[in-house]
Amino acid sequence: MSALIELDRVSKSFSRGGLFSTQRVEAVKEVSFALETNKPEIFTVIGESGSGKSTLARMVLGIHTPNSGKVRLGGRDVETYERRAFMAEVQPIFQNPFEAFNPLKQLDRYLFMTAERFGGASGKSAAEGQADGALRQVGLSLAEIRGRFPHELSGGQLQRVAIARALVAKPRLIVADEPVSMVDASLRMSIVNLFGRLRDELGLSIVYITHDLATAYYISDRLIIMQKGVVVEQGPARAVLSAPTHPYSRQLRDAVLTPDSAGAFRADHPRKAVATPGATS
Ligand SMILES: Nc1ncnc2c1ncn2[C@@H]1O[C@H](COP(=O)(O)OP(=O)(O)OP(=O)(O)O)[C@@H](O)[C@H]1O
Repeated sequence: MSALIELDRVSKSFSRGGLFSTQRVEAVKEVSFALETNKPEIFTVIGESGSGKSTLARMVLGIHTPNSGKVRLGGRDVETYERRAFMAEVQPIFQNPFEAFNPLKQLDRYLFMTAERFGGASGKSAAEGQADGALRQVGLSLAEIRGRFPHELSGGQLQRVAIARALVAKPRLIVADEPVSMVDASLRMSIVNLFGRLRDELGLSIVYITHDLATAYYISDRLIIMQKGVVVEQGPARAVLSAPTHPYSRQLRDAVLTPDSAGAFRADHPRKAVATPGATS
């Protein structure tokens, strides 16, 4: 069976600069990984700023086209998908929920539109039913959201609405690019816990892009660590983060850990032990 999503030696570079001094930036270099069909998991891409995480996320989402290599969804090159069919399978969640919604548009409209366009809802009551179902998955309801504008919600609530909007499409894969970095530290864990529930209860796979080692360690099944566009380490999250072998991975671990939370990386039950994501920000 073909993989749910497969990246096959994908590279992406950009030109930077003016007419006389153009510079080529190699944002992602020959990255490969695959998420299996029918094996829901949280696959984390972690790395410092500028390591190529967002560029990689955008290639998975079909927003950027690789300069070389292929991204395949269900064995098929994503470039050959009609956009609507692709979005019904793969949904994004971005960093800043306030930028994800037009401030002048009521939030329920987004959910209804997504339900009709990507989630197969036909008619108002079907769209409302799907919107309510998705909102309930994230701890909200249509009654709470109906008629409300983005500024009437907190950042954490709004990010939940963004996740609900993704769920309305009934995707198989969610690509979440730094979804907790603009959310209050006290709410980050509840968002990543939500990802865990979506994996376990809905069978969703999530590509989780982050620079936050604690949430990555807490929730990931597998991860890759990126530096300067290259994967420097990869494998099961616990194994990689407990005993990093690459100097950059060690640096990353040491840089974000307090002495207390460092102990958690040696604990037998890391998911319970690391409960201090706020310590890393
Ligand atoms: N559209 C673009 N044009 C030019 N350069 C770009 C573009 N997008 C990304 N880059 C460059 O590619 C490199 C990787 O950027 P990218 O945003 O993918 O990294 P990142 O790990 O997501 O960083 P951050 O965590 O800060 O978002 C950086 O050097 C960045 O400046």
